[in-house]
Amino acid sequence: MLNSVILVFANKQDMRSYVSPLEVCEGLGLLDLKNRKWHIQGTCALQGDGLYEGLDWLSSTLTEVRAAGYSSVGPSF
Ligand SMILES: Nc1nc2c(ncn2[C@@H]2O[C@H](COP(=O)(O)OP(=O)(O)OP(=O)(O)O)[C@@H](O)[C@H]2O)c(=O)[nH]1
Repeated sequence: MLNSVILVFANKQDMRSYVSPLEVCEGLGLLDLKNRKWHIQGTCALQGDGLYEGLDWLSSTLTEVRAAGYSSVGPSF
């Protein structure tokens, strides 16, 4: 787990009463994570908005972290 990266999808961004990505970050305590890469992606699961963006981050970040010998850390918005 220490070498893992974290991708969070904050869905329902199309809804009027949605919880923003920042609020999800705060609720999950992501801002306190200092030792790993993470990213939160707003999405609309019904339309698929944001899904590819999140997966693109995951793909490029895994490539980057592997190339760096699992030593890259820090958040990504
Ligand atoms: N408008 C909208 N509806 C969504 C979205 N994601 C899920 N839903 C709807 O929310 C309902 C619950 O779906 P789930 O797949 O259980 O989604 P969830 O976010 O885990 O559910 P919650 O427990 O309601 O937070 C279903 O009717 C889905 O169609 C979204 O991004 N936008």
